Amino acid sequence: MLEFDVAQAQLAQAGNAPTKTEDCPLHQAQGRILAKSLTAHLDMPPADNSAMDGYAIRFADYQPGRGLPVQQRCYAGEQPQPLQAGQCIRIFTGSLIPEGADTVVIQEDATETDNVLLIDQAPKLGEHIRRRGEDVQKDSTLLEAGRRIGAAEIALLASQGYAQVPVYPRLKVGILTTGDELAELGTPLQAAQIYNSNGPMLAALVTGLGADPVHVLHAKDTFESLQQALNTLIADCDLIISVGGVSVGEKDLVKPAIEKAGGELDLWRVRMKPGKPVALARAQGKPIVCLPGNPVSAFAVFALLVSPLVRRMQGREQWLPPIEHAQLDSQPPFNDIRDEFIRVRAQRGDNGHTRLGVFSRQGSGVISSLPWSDGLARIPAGRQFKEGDLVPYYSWASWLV
Ligand SMILES: Nc1nc2c(c(=O)[nH]1)N[C@H]1C(S)=C(S)[C@@H](COP(=O)(O)OP(=O)(O)OC[C@H]3O[C@@H](n4cnc5c(N)ncnc54)[C@H](O)[C@@H]3O)O[C@H]1N2
Ligand code: MOO
Repeated sequence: MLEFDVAQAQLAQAGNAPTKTEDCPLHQAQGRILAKSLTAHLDMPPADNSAMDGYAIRFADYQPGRGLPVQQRCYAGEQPQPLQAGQCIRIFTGSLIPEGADTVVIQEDATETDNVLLIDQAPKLGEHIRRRGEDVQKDSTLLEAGRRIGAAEIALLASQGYAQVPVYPRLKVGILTTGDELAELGTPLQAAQIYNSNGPMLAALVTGLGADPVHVLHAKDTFESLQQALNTLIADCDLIISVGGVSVGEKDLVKPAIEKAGGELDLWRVRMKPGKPVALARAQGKPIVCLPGNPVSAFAVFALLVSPLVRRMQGREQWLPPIEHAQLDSQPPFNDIRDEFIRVRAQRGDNGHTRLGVFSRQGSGVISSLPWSDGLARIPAGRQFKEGDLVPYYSWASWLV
């Protein structure tokens, strides 16, 4: 059997980072991967400005009880006059600091009567001023290549005036489900059928990573049906994910169909539960990963083994997300052969550690455990764990994005 971490590393190496880049309008860049490191065009803020609504003064002019005439009222977006000695300028949050002013008095600490300001609270030199370049300095690196763009990155790039950003093309993923027992959604269920849940599930997992599930095909358990679907996927996609039919059953035809399509297939038995049968093939230079058909196995294998490959092929810099350590809320099952990945729900413990509640039914067909869970706890093979022990925790929040 192949060790889990070895399988994960080998799969991540099965595809290459993209070489082509394209420009994308910033407002459509959510989920895309930045293809070049970007630098700041501007100091941010571009000029000293007020962090509060109040009055710009010269600190040296302050004396308790002394009135300062209001020289100008300057709104955000307007150009202030130079501040004259012994006066003040009414300003607002975002207003530029007038030349000669060095301190902002907030309006709650002062009283303005007949255009004269009386300061009620002694100010501190320099307070409530946002300095030019204190956020970002011109020519500094804003974001590194290989970073996934989200709302935070869009905010930073927009503040620098980037209307377009260089990104990698969206990774095209083809999904193939197999099995005669599967009914298409929207059709009535016949005897001995179940609905095809792996197809929509994998499409959603692919979308969640920011890749594009361009085809979600279903093949019957015949060689011809599988081959036809595979040909379409190999022609149109960068990465193909099939699910089901890789075990030892008599109708498990995925392997010969891939071989017929020109692919060489490595069938793995990974030391993990769920998810032992996994296969990796390559046809016309494109990786094909075959996942076990049990829905929870497919979900777990996608998250732990396939998502690093997807991130790498997307051009991301970080393809292995962080693994946390958290405490088990109860004694987990003992497993002496495979590392077991159990569905858990995370809660904050009293001692600063995250505590993991364990779902009561851990079978690899128990789909209801998936929406219940926040991630997977890893129980290494051959060791007995008890309540309170720390174990590696792979949270969906890190591993599905
Ligand atoms: N004799 C043995 N039998 C099995 C072994 C074994 O080692 N020896 N391994 C078991 C394990 S572990 C797994 S996991 C499964 C993997 O089998 P396959 O990848 O060949 O998957 P299938 O047999 O096609 O399906 C398994 C299960 O999942 C359901 N399924 C499949 N596709 C979908 C779908 N798109 N949507 C919903 N449900 C799906 C299918 O109906 C089966 O119930 O093999 C074990 N057997
Ligand atoms: O490997 Mo199977 O995935 O244990 O259910």
